[in-house]
Formats: sequence, structure tokens, C-alpha cells
Amino acid sequence: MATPIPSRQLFINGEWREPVLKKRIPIINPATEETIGDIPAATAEDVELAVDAARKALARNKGKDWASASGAVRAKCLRAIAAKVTERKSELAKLESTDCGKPLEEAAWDIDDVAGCFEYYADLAEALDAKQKAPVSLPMENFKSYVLREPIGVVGLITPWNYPMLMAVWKVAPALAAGCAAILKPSELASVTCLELADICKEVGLPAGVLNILTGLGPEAGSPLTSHPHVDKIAFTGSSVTGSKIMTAAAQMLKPVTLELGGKSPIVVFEDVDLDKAAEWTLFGCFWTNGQICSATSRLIVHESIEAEFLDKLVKWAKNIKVSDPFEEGCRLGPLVSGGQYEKILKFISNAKIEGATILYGGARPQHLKKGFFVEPTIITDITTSMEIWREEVFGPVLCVKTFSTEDEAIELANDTHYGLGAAVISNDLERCDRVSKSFQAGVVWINCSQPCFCQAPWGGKKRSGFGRELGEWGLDNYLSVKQVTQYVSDEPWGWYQSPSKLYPIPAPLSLNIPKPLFPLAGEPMIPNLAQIYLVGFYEEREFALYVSSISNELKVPVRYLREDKPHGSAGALYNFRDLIMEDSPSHIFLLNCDVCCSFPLPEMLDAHKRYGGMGTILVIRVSAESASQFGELVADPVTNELLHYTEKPETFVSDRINCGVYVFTSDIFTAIQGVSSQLKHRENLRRVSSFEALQSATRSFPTDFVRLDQDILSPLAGKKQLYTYETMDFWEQIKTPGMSLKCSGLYLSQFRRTSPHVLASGDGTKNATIIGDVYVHPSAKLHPTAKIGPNVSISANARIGAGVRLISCIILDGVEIMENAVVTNAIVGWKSSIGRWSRVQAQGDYNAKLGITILDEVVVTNSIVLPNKTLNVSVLEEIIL
Ligand SMILES: NC(=O)c1ccc[n+]([C@@H]2O[C@H](COP(=O)([O-])OP(=O)(O)OC[C@H]3O[C@@H](n4cnc5c(N)ncnc54)[C@H](O)[C@@H]3O)[C@@H](O)[C@H]2O)c1
Ligand SMILES: NCCCC=O
Repeated sequence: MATPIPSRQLFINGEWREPVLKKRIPIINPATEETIGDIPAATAEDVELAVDAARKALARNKGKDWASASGAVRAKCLRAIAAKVTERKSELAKLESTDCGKPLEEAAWDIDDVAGCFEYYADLAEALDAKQKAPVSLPMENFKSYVLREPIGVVGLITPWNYPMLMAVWKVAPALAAGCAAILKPSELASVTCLELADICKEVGLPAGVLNILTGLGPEAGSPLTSHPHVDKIAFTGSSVTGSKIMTAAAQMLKPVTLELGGKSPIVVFEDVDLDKAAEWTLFGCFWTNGQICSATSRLIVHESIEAEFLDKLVKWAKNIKVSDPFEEGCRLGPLVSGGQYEKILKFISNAKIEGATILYGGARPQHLKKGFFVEPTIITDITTSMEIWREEVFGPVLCVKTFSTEDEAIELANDTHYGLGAAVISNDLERCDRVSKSFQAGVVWINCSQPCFCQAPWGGKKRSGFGRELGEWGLDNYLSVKQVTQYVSDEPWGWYQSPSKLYPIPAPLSLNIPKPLFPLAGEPMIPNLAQIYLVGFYEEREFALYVSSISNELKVPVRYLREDKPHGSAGALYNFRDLIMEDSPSHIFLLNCDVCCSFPLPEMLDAHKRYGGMGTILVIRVSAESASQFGELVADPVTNELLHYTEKPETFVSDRINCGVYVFTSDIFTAIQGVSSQLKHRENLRRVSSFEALQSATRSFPTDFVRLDQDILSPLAGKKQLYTYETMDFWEQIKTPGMSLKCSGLYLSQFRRTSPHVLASGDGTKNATIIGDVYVHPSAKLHPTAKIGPNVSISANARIGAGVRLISCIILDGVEIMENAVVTNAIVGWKSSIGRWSRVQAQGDYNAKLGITILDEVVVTNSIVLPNKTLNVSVLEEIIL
């Protein structure tokens, strides 16, 4: 019945090659115990040749032949292999049956799975091309990052004998799909079909050295492969004992391993089942593949109320299992793979008897089979949890049984093992199945079945059953290395060190080569006779340093940086350095939020403020995420929504019409601040509100001589003797929301109107501001690209955009007036809109047309600088510099 075995050599570098030491291992037919051929026995010398061939295969043509060829190229090879496997299915199934003893129909099933697995990973290889260069979102605009997925290199694949070809292909197919070169070392007990895989690869023209197949003994061929310094990874399937050796050897070189090891998996049968269906799955779960399945559910845990009836069913069904030569029609249980396994399994059974268990069915060689390594399907009862038969992996057709009374007890018994590969639950109560599935400590769970396995779903264990996952996309990941590529995309120099060149502008001013104010604090006509600038801050931030230097450069006014020992906030900082500042007896002090130009790591800043009781900067009102954007740039993790950082705007400044962010004081300020400090101490005048709504009503009942003190609305402070402060606890919660809708800034605006109408004034500072359209965008708003900017939520028609705004990757609709000093980057600016003086308009990189600067008809660009990569179709007033 057995099929003739082809005589093969080792497969190295695309060629058949006799082992260097010319050793061979006999093949024993487990059904007849006859020697039917032999396989080559590789040793360390052959491993050396195979590793060399694999490395060369990866390097050939600078990798373009395989490792860095497109996934589509590799997919073609995989599909060709799949087609050949299918073409040779009948012959391969016979060889598999002959070699390892599994029933012919099961072997045929395996060969179908082999072809399916190659097909599946061909698809994933193709899909890999599209996944290359996947962008990674970063919180800094001047960097961009993407990810490459590259083959891990040369991989050693060591596999067992129970599904000789299929277990090998679970590794070979994803490894080749990923672009690795592989050396497969199948089990010495069943290697025949793996050598036929070599023949197929040769036939379809797989590039030489991409797959090398070394048959041989574990210690002689597997071990040198594991410890070879030029093998980049070992993927192993086999016993936990060997797995541990492999991990130990690999650890010497810090070589990654994935381990698919043994198991002692449970099957829990509840009392509500159809007994026949449950009995069949129970037997299939343990006796399929002659009981030699890593995930065999060999521990039956059955509800005590159905024990007797269920065992009776099991015995009846077991009697129906045809035990025979695997080639016989209807065979459902063939021989064990080897004499060694046969002896081992019989020993397990006799030990169980010695320990007091009962052999309910089977337990010996079937009487009708005089030759071959056959063992009857065996059911053992009267088991205690300390018995060897309950604890150890048998890897043969032996089912042991225990009962349970409650669900909790069943779960405890199921998890009472060092292993964690598979587990099954049979019950008509699907909620219970769901609960139990979650409680199982296993990598694979079956509900109302046991053992079905699909190459699309992940496979692997927990605990001592190993780690890593094969199959599915996880199987491909095993052979890929992820590479981060991050690029600096800004035209600006990094600017951490002082440039040695005097010509080198640090920092490049917004104005480029046109002399004009960096910010209105310095510009005409705001502060004509500045004597001294103090910059006060807590952090030694790079941006801060740039800020100092740029101001000094542009204004030709001495700038002094006063570093705080702790954060005080704007007003507090001023107060802290009052003696220094007052040395010059200034007539007026202009307070620009001193820390506005720093990028603070938010948690540190918050912490520091809490610790030191900083005032001013973190005297917070509750604002929505939308209006929070008016204070600065919020960068949130797009996946977790966690706030990554909060950057205050460097553009917070005044224009000559709207005062927002710069506060003018006389020396009275110090008295006022003194007052606040003492009030803070006594907490008498400090109101704590829990929400923005509460804040609004609190505002209505302001004492007239109290004003708000917060970051952006400090100007009313001038001349006042007392200050009013707000704190709410949930501000930071509020601004954690990524994506900002400016519509809501109306809320902020109404607050603004009520408390400080004159800061909205235009012209002479006495009239109310003219706010056109629905939305008023705060003069220093910065719209971050992560903001949700669209026609409904972005900058609406007729809005007036304040001075110094930064508009990034947004859509600006019709009739929008953007004031001077704007930075408009990668935005679409709508019809009849205007961008004011000194604005910088730029687009860069390979944005598509939608994100590139598109300045549409009738947009007035006044005296602006328009940088490259734009589409201009404009009515031009004054000057456009290209
Ligand atoms: N988790 C899974 O997916 C899975 C699948 C199939 C089999 N298995 C497990 O495999 C075991 C049965 O297979 P086995 O008897 O072939 O296992 P095994 O550990 O004896 O051998 C597995 C492979 O390792 C090789 N090997 C042995 N010693 C080695 C060494 N020192 N260095 C390198 N390689 C060495 C063998 O030659 C063979 O190729 C069972 O425990 C079973 O549960 C697990
Ligand atoms: N059905 C495949 C099981 C693999 C483990 O032995």
C-alpha cells in the first residue's frame, strides 16, 4: 500500500547536494515497521553551506532578486509553488501517510492546507507593497516619519513530524512572503514531503538559496543552525524540552525566537449539550492525527451530571473509529510515528494504571494489528490532578477524564496546567461559552468544536506552550522587521547650536529679507521708545532662545532673559523680578506673556504650577477644546486622544487695533499683584468654579472693581488694584480632545464681550469691535493640522482673522479677511478673501493640490510673500514676492 519514497539529497542553494559527511537516516514505515528508504543527515558542515547560500540569496543583485523585490514578485513564486503542490497532491498525501502514518484522507487534507497556506501568504506578500512607507503621525510639523517593513534576514525553521509538510509550510510561506531566505530543518522522523517541497521549489524556479532544506537529527543539524551567528532568527515548533534548549542557545546571541511548543489542552463539556455531537468533537479533538496534535484537547472535563451517559457515548463512538493501515479505506487512526513514540505512549498508560487510574477503553495495541506502532484510542478515568497522565503531554491517542460541578471549578481544572495552547468548550449556552473562552488561559479557543484550524487566524500558545503567533498576518510579522524613517522637513536650520557663520540668520525672521517687525510689540507704532526688553521664563527651551535672539536682532534693543526658579505665570513673573525691572524706573511696562514662545512638556508644566502655586499662566477658566486652541496649539495622539503637548503661541502679540496678549502696566501693577498673592493665600476672593457655564454666571456677578486675570485677558488689569482669578479643575480634561471646531469660539467671544469689550474695539479703542460672520478667530489662533477643519467647522465666510494668525492645512472660505502678519501654510484660501500685509504664504513638500496653496480668483494678496509651490490666480495689490 505504501508509496515508493524518492531518494533525495539535501537542498542547498537551489541544488541537490549530498551531505558533507555522507550520512543518512533510515525511513521506517510506522504502519509496517519496515525500512522503506532513507533521508540525508545534515551536520554542522552542511548548515554552514546552507547559511552561506541563504545570505548570498538575500544579497544577490543588491537584494533586488528577493529581499527587496516587490511583494508581487515573491507572490508569484508562492503561487507557483501552491499550484505545483495541488498538482502533486495525491502523490504528496501518499508520501505523507507512508512517512508519518496519518490516515490518507487526513494527509490529503493537509496537502490542501499546504497549498492554501502558500496562496494566502502570496496575497499578504502583495498587500505588503501597499503597506510600505505607512506614515506615522508626529506631534512636530518639522518632522515627518514613516515605517518600512523589511525581511528579518536569514531564518532557521525547525519543525516537527506530526504535520510534516504543513508545519514546515506554516513557516516557509510567511518567511518567503516577507522576503527572508530560509533554512528548513524538518523532523528526522518525517522529512519526506519537505524534500519534495524542495523539488517543487527547484521546478518553479525559486531563486537559488532562498529556501534550503536540511534533513537530519536535532542535535546534529538543528543545533548548529540555532547557534549559527549568521542566522537572524529561529522559528521553532516542537516539544517544550527542545524549545527550551533552542531558546537557551539563541539567547547566547540575543537571537529572536518564536516557539510553538507542546500542550495539554482541556475540553469542557457542559450538561446542556447534545451528547452525540459533543462526543464526536471530544474524540476528534484528541484522536485526530493519530492523537499527535500539539493542541489535542486531551483532558476532558465533563459536568458530573452527564458523566455516566457521556462516557458511555464516548466509548460507543470510540469503538467505531477504524484503526488500520493509513491507506485503508475509512481509516481514522493510523500508527504512531515511531517505535519510540509507541513505547512512550504505552508507558504513559501503564503509569496511569499504576497511579490508580482506570482504563475505560483501549489502552493497548489493537488485537487485529500485529505489526506497526498502533495504539488503540484510549479513554482513562478515575484521575487525580497530580497524576502524570493529567499533567504531561502524551502526544498519542489518550484522553483522560475528570468531572466538575460548577463553571468555576471547570475553569480551574482547565487552567490547571503549565501549558496554554488550546482549549475547547461545548455548551448550548453561548453566553457561558463566551465567559469560559475569556477565562481559558490559552492561545487558541474553540467553541462547540475542537481542532479546526485556518491559516487566516492566529496560532500559538501561552505559558509553556510558547510565544509568538503563526498564521494570519501575525505569521508574516514574525519574519518582518519594522524600520522607522524620520525626516526633518523644515527649511529652517535646527538651531540648537550657535552658528559659526555671522551671515547665518538665527532665527530666520518672519520678514525674510524685508525689514519689518517680528511682532507688533516691536513694530510701529506700538512702542516707539523701548529701552529694555526682559524675557522671563522657566524653561531653557530652544524656541525661547531663538525668540530672544530674534528680538534682539530685529529691534536693536537690549534683551535680557530672566530665568525663573519656578513658574510664576505672567503676572507673577513680573512681580518676582520687580526689583530688577524697577531699577530702570520705567514709566510703563508692557507685559507680553513671557512664556508664550516656549514649548512646554505639559505634564511637567502642570506639575510645576501645582507644586509652586504658579499664578497667571495657569489661572484657568474652563474652555472648550475649540477655544483652547486660541491659547495655543494642542497636539493630541490621534489614536488615544491623550494630549501630547500644549504649545503656547509665539504669535501672541498686539496689533495697533486689538490688544490681546500684551498688557500695559504702570508700576501699580506690583501692588495689584501683591494684592492677588495675599488673596490667593487667604483664598478669600478666589472663586473656584467647576465648568464654563458656571464661570459665565459667576462673571455676571462680578464685583465691579474685580477683573479677570487669565492668560489672554490681562489688559483690564491695568490700573486696577485687585484681581479676580478663576480656577476650574477640568480645563485640562477639556482640551484633551483633538480636533478643534472654531464655531464654538463664539462662546469665548461672548465672554470676551461681557468682560472686556474694549479689547475688541477697533480704531480708537472705544467702540465695540466689528465682528463679521459667525466666527471670530482669535488674533493669535493657530490651527493645527490635526484640527478638524472643514466647511462647517472651519473659518466661515466673512470671518475676520486676527493679526498673527497661523493657518495651517485648512480651508478658508469666501470673503475671509486675514490680517497682517499671518502665516498661511498649505491652505486653500477662498474667493474674495484677503491676506494682509507682511503675511507669509507658503506651501512645501509633495502635498496634493488640495493641500497645496491654492489662491483662488479675486483673492487679494497684499504686500505678502508667497513662497513656491502655489497656484496663483489673483488680483495683486502692491507686491508679491515669489
Ligand atoms: N505548538 C504547535 O503549534 C505545535 C505543532 C506541532 C507540534 N508541536 C509539538 O511538537 C512536539 C512533537 O514534535 P517533535 O517530537 O518533533 O518535537 P521535538 O522537540 O523532539 O523536535 C522538533 C524539531 O526539533 C529538532 N530538534 C531536536 N533537538 C534539537 C536541538 N537540540 N536543537 C535544534 N533542533 C532540535 C528535531 O529534530 C525536530 O526537527 C510535541 O510536543 C507537540 O506538541 C507543537
Ligand atoms: N491542525 C494543526 C495543529 C498543529 C499542531 O499540532
